[in-house]
Amino acid sequence: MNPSVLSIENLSVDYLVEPVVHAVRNVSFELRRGEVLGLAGESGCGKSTLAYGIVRLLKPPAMITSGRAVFHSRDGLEIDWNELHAEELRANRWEKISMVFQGAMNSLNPVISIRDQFEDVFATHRPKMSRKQRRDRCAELLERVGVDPGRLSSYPHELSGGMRQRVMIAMAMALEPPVMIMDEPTTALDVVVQREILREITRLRDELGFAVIFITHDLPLLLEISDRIAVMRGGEIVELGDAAELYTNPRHEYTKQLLASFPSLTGDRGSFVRGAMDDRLLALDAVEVEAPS
Ligand SMILES: Nc1ncnc2c1ncn2[C@@H]1O[C@H](COP(=O)(O)OP(=O)(O)OP(=O)(O)O)[C@@H](O)[C@H]1O
Repeated sequence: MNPSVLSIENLSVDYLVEPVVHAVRNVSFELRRGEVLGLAGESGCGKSTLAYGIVRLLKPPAMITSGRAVFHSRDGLEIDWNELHAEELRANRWEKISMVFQGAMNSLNPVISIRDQFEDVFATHRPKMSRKQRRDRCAELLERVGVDPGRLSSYPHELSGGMRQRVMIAMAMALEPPVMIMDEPTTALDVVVQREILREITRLRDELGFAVIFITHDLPLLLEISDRIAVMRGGEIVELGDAAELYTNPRHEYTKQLLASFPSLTGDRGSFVRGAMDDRLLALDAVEVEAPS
């Protein structure tokens, strides 16, 4: 079992509205180095609030009322994310934990070319890189996610939704952080692009060994790509376990209900468990037909 790269300890988040919404309630789990941890649960159960809470990107009226997220570096250093000042947070984001959220258009600056947005990240975090090194790295990153490096001079609005989302994923990988948090990163994309991106994420995970928290309401998809799955309901994690185990032997009543709510999962049990890459992608092809939008 790989050591933990991120510990979430008793994290609670409230929305201070009337009446108060307890969106995340006392959530604890360990993210292991190099694993894909899927976070499943129906709309409104608190997945996004948890993701934003972990990286401290919540805005009022949201407030963290308890708990913390601790990052463990390879050399044994512990970084308590909640203790970081704004400047330290900026320095550690992208470098240690990067994020890809739904709707990349909101995350990219519309008036800056793609190249300059990448260069900003490198200028801030890798100031010793030469201009040529930065340029080469930008091109390499775009190629990795299947975007023509010729697109570097484009502005976000000149790219299709799928390309923008790929650019965001490339940017999230730019500094090769040990942890990536992806909240519905492919939901807005058509299924062909979605599959290509998932293939890429899985390949890079295998190649670079980063850990991913992958959030979606699409349970069949999560079963394909995750090592372990956490099932969330009403702000709590009600079950967390090995993806194959959770599929074949769900323990919590809600997990059973969730599995039963996906017609594509009720057929031949066992066909969706995580297996060889090709098997997974073949199964994903099958999921495309039936997965709810
Ligand atoms: N700004 C806000 N003010 C008040 N309540 C909010 C706010 N944002 C979210 N909530 C509430 O917090 C709870 C968790 O919402 P959250 O968006 O985290 O769920 P989710 O599982 O990510 O849902 P989805 O899959 O639809 O994105 C929900 O009850 C939601 O209504």
